[in-house]
Amino acid sequence: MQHAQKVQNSNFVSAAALTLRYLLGGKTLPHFIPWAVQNLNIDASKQRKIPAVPSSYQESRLPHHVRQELEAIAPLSIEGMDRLIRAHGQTLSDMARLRTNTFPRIPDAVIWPDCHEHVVKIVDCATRHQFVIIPFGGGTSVSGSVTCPEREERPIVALDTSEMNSILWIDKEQLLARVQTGIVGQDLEREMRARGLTVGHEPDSYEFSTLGGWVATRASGMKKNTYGNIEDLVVQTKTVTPVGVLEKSCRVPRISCGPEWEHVIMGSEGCFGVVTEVTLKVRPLPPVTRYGSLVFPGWEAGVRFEREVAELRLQPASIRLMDNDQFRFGLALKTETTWGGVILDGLKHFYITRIKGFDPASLCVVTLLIEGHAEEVAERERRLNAIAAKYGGVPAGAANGERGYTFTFVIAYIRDLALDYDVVAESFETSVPWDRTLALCAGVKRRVRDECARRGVTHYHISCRLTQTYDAGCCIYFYFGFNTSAFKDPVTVYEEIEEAARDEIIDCGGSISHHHGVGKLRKKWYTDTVSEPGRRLLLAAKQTLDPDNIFALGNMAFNEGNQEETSIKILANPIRPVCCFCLKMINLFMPFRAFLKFDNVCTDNNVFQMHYKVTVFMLLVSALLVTSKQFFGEPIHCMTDSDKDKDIDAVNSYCWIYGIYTLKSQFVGKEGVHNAYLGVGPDSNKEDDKIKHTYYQWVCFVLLGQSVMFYTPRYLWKIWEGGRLKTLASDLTSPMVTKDWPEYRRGELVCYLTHSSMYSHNMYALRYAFCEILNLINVVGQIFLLDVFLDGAFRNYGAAVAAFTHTPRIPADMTDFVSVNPMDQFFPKLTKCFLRRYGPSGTIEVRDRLCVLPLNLVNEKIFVVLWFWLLMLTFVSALAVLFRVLVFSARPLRTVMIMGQVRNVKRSIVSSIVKRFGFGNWFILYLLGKNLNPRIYKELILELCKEMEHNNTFTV
Ligand SMILES: Cc1cc2nc3c(=O)[nH]c(=O)nc-3n(C[C@H](O)[C@H](O)[C@H](O)COP(=O)(O)OP(=O)(O)OC[C@H]3O[C@@H](n4cnc5c(N)ncnc54)[C@H](O)[C@@H]3O)c2cc1C
Repeated sequence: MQHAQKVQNSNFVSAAALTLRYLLGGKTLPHFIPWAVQNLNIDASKQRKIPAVPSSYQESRLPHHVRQELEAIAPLSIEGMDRLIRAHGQTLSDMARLRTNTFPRIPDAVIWPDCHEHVVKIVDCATRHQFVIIPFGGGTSVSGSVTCPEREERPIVALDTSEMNSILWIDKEQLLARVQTGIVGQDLEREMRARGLTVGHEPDSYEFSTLGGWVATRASGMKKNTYGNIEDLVVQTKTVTPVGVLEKSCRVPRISCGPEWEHVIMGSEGCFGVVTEVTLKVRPLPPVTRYGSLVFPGWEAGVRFEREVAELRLQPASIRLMDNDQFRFGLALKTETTWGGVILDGLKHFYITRIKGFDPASLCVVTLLIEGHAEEVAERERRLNAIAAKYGGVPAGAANGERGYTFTFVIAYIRDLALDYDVVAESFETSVPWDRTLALCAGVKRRVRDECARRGVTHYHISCRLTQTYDAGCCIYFYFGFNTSAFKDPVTVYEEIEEAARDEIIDCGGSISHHHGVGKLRKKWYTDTVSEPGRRLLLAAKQTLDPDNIFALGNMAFNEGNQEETSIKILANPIRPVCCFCLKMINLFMPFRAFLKFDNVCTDNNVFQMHYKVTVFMLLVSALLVTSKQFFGEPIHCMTDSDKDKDIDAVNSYCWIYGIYTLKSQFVGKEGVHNAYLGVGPDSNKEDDKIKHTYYQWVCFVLLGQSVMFYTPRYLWKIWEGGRLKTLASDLTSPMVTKDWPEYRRGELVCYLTHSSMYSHNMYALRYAFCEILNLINVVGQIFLLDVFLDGAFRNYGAAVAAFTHTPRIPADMTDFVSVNPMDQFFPKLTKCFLRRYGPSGTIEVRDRLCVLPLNLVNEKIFVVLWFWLLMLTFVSALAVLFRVLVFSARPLRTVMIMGQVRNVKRSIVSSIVKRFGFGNWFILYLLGKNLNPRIYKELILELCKEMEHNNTFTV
C-alpha cells in the first residue's frame, strides 16, 4: 500500500485531534489516498503546506479607559492570538483567511464573563461607550455569522461565553435543567449522562458548539427524531439586550400568548443580544443504543423508504441516507482489517452484489441509530427492515452503521487536512418538501457539474446525504470539493459554485438553510425567504431591542457597517421610495420566473416554448399589473364639483361597473380649447356619440383565462409525454464530457430505440404535432377573442398605434375621430360618468362626474404588446406546423436534421438509421440529440448503427 497514510502521522492539528477522538484514531486508511488520487487528483507525495503562526496582528482599537472599565467586570485580553481565534467560524473562506492571516478585521478585545450579571454590565458599558459586541460560543458557525463586519469603525469586543459553562440546577422530577449558555455540547451531555439523563441534542459539531450557539442559530441535532430540534428542547431563555433582559415570566410548557418572543431570539444569530441562561428539557438515558445499516439498490429507493418511515412516524433517533458517491467516500475511510474482517467484508460484498444483484455504482446506504428499551429497539428494527424490504433494501450490519456516524464527525477534519493538498471542500444543506427531494438532489448535482465544466474544474467530488426527516420533507446535505491546483483564487471559485448550487436549491423548492443559518453567506436569499414584511419585522425587532446597533454583526438582513442602514431609521431616505418601487416590481415578477426557466430535459422546441413560457409569463405579469393597486392606485377615481359627495366610494364603484364613457365628438379639436379633455366635454345626448368603456374590470380575468389557454397544449403534451425523455436522458445531459458513461445506460438506450417496432413511437410524435396545431389554433382564436372583448378595437389596434407613432398628428389635424391616437380612443385616461339620484322633492337629478382611469396607462401598452406578439406568434406557429408536416413526411429532411446534431459522422450512417426508423422513433432520437451531451449522442448514433448491422431482428 504505497499510498497508505497513517492519519496519526499527521502533524496537522485537526488530524491530531482526529486520531485521539475517533474510531479511526491511529489506524491506517489503506483506501483513502488512492480514492483521493483517483477522484481529486491529489499529489500525495507533495510537501504539505502547513501555515505559519502569524507574527503580527492588527492593532487593538479599544480605548484604554474602556478597557480598564471592562477589566473590572471580567477577564479581558487584547493578545493577537486570542483575538484571531475569535475572528472566525469554520467556513472555507474563514479557513483560507486563517491560514494566510488576512482577515480584514479581527476583534479588538476578547472578554470572558462567567455569569448573567457580568453580561448585563458589559452590554451596559458597550451602550455607554459605543463599542460593538460579538457573542462568541464554540466558533463552529458555518455561515460567517461570527466574522467581524469589515466596515465597522467602532471597536469590536468578542464576548466569549466559554466561562459561562455551569449547569445551574437539574430538576429530575420535572425533567428540566437550567444551564449557562457557554457550555459545550459534549460537556453538557457528559454531565447529564453522569446523572442518568440526556439532553439528546447532538449536532455533528457538538464537540465544540455551545448551547448559546445552538439557540442563536436554531440548531438541529442528529437525534432530533427522538429529542427534537433545539426549539423543541428549550423551555425558557434569558437574553441580555441593550434595552433590558428579555425573559418569559413563567416556566410553563406552553403559553397561548403570541407571538412567542423567544422565537425571535432563536435564530437571531447574535444580532439582538446575548443569551445567558436556558431552561432545557432533559430525558432519562435510554437503556439500549443500537446502530444499524441498510443497503438499497439506488438513491430513489432509499428516499422512498425514508419517506414511508417518516409518514408512519417510525423514525429512530437518527436515520440517514448516503448516496452512492458518499458511500464510496465512506468506504475509502475504512481502516486496515484483520484477515477475518477481510473475508467477512468479501462475503458481504458477494451477497450484496452477486446474490442481491445490486450495482456497486448505484447502491446507497441508510445508517440507523435506535434508542430505547430493548424490546422497543428490537421491534423498531424489525419494522424498519420490513419497510426496507419493500424497496429492495437489505440489512448491512451495525458496524457499517456506526462507521457511518463516525464518518460525519471526521469529515470536517478531512476538509482541513485537504487544504494542505490543494483541495478545497465544504458542505451545504437545505430542507425540502418530499415531492421535490429527488428533483432537487439531481438538479443541484447537475448544476455543480455544469458549473465545474464551465470553469474548467476537472477533478471534484459532489455527493449528498439525507440527514433529517419530517412529516412534510427532509434535510439534504451536499458535500462538494475539488482540486484547486489550476486556480489562483480557489475559495472564490468554490463560493461561486456554491452560490449557483444554492440558487438551484431555491429554484427547486428548497430552503435557504435547514440548520446552518443565514449569517453573512446566505443573506442574498433572506428577504425572498421571509418576504418583505418579514424583513421589516426583523428590522423592527432590531430597532426595539438594539437601537444603537451594539450587536452589529451584520448577519441576516442587517448591513455590515457603522450605520445600520437597513434599520427602520432609513425609511426617511428619499431614495428609498424609488428602491422600494423597483423591489416591489421585481418581487411582483418573482413568482413567475419559473416560467422562464429552461427545463433540464427539453421535450419541445422554441416555438412551443414561446406559447407556454413567454406568452403565459407575459399574460400573467400583465394580469398582475392591472390588479396591482400598489403601483397605480385605485383603478378608478371619480371627481365631483362639490364636497357633498360623501359616498364617493359608491360613486367610484358604480362608474367602474356600469359604465364610463367618452364622446366621439369631443375627440375633435384642441384639448383645453374645444373640449375639457380628449373625449370629455358637454353631452350631445346622441347615443351613437357615446363610446362606452365597460370592459376594464374584466381585463384581468381575460388575461388569466388566456394564460390558461396558452398553457393547455403544453399541459396535454406533458401528460402524453409522461416523462419518457427525462427517464431516457436525465443523467446524460451534462455538458461535461464523461468518460465513464455507464455501459448499461448505453445498452438501455440502444435497446429502447431498436428493439421496438418502427411504429411504436408514432403516436408519441403525432401527439406532439397535434399540440403544435393546437398552439396555432389557440393563438388565432385568442386574437378573435380579444377583438370581440374590445368591441372590435383589437384587430387593427397595434397597426394603428404604430402608424400614429410614426406620424403623430397635431391637434389641428384632429378633424375626425379616426385621426385621434388609438391609445386615447380605446383606453382614455379621463372619462365621463353620470348617475341619477332623487333630489329633496323627488325629482330625478343627473350628476355628472369626471373619472380618472390610471390603469389605462398600463392597459393601452399591454394590448399593443399583445397585438404584435400574437401576430408574430401566429406567423411562427404556422411555419412550425408546416415544418412539422414536412419533417414527418420527408425522410431526407429528417436525415439532415440529425446530421445537424452530430459532428463528424458519415451521412450514410445517419441515413441508414433514419431509413429504418419511422418518424416516431426518429422524433425520439432527435429529441435525445437536443438533450444529450454531444459526445454521448455521437456514441449513441454509432452504437445504433452497429446494433442495426448486427441485429437483423430490427427491420423495417
Ligand atoms: C463540522 C460541523 C458540523 C456541524 N453540524 C451541525 C449540525 O449537525 N447541526 C447544526 O445545527 N449545526 C451544525 N453546524 C453548525 C454550527 O455548529 C451551529 O450553527 C452551532 O449551533 C453554532 O454554535 P457555536 O457555539 O459554535 O456558535 P458560534 O459559531 O460561536 O456562533 C454562531 C452564532 O451564534 C451567536 N451566538 C453564540 N453564542 C451566543 C449567545 N450565547 N447568545 C447570543 N448569540 C450567540 C454568534 O454571535 C453567532 O452569530 C456544524 C458546524 C461544523 C463546523
